[in-house]
Amino acid sequence: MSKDPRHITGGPAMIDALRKKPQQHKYDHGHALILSGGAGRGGAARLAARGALRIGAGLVTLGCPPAALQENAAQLTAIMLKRVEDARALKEVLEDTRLNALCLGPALGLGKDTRALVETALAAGRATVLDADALSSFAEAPEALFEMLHPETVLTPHAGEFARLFPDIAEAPAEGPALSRVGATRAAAARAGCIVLLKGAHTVIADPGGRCAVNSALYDRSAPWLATAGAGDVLAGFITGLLARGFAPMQAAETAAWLHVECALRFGPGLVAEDLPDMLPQVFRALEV
Ligand SMILES: NC(=O)C1=CN([C@@H]2O[C@H](COP(=O)(O)OP(=O)(O)OC[C@H]3O[C@@H](n4cnc5c(N)ncnc54)[C@H](O)[C@@H]3O)[C@@H](O)[C@H]2O)[C@@H](O)CC1
Ligand SMILES: Nc1ncnc2c1ncn2[C@@H]1O[C@H](COP(=O)(O)OP(=O)(O)O)[C@@H](O)[C@H]1O
Repeated sequence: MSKDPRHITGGPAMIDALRKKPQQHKYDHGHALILSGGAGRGGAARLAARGALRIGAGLVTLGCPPAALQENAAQLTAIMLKRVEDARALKEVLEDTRLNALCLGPALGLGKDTRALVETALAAGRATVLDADALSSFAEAPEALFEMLHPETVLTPHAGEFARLFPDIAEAPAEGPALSRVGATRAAAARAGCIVLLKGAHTVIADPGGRCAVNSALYDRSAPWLATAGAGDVLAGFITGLLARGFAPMQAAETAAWLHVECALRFGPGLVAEDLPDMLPQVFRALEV
């Protein structure tokens, strides 16, 4: 295991991986499914879905309970919509093997229904991002989640969610300096058996084998306007979109975290979450993606 984490700096390999090849069609870029909460709670999933589409997933579908279909239909155009009322319905939807990347958590709701959706999603073995309520729903029994996780999963907790899943690891380091966050994230990834991305001004990403990278939004990359509701939902969508495109989980998490800050820096003060996906075209143009 290497001791020092890498610092994510963008660079030619990352930019090259983001390019689309001229002969490819939309299914070559993958189909992401983002699950949404019920009526009046769809905003977070829509932010994630827009992030997934802007970062280049070929198709993005938002799955929601029947009561939320009308609201979401009124808000979505390029993003498709599917009725997914419970875990059984999700299992049926996932019979379409072209759905290759999943995102569960943003405003999905807390409790057993979300736990059942997570169980079904993980059993399907697709690349999966678990965020927000998909993490907090396991606060009472994180081991039940750890038993289901597979290496194609990316967990994206903020410090509060991290402490719910990994209370013993979080106790000292979560609020501490960057190096403590590195140790905590590495320990969490080893326990979870998948990628863990601990969000913050210093975002730390680790895999179970000890590989670790830090994406800094401090000093010359300071992006304090990212501390705004929904910014994390967009990040979850960015990662999901890259997973749909076939990026490996660690690569997807690192690339998404770096682009997330690039979008914030390019927008500047006044940023709200909706602005992040819509900055990607400018960021891509500047990088010559
Ligand atoms: N537009 C929308 O519809 C939005 C919906 N959201 C949803 O709202 C629900 C609640 O999410 P929250 O994250 O607000 O609430 P949570 O209740 O999950 O976590 C927030 C709590 O954790 C603590 N905490 C400790 N460290 C923290 C850190 N670094 N960052 C954030 N909180 C930290 C806070 O003090 C707070 O008490 C989720 O379902 C989420 O997906 C949010 O994502 C915001 C945007
Ligand atoms: N002070 C900060 N500087 C840079 N980035 C930040 C800062 N605060 C939060 N972020 C980033 O903003 C996002 C917030 O995500 P999260 O806490 O999940 O919010 P939400 O649930 O409202 O989407 C994360 O990507 C985090 O890294």
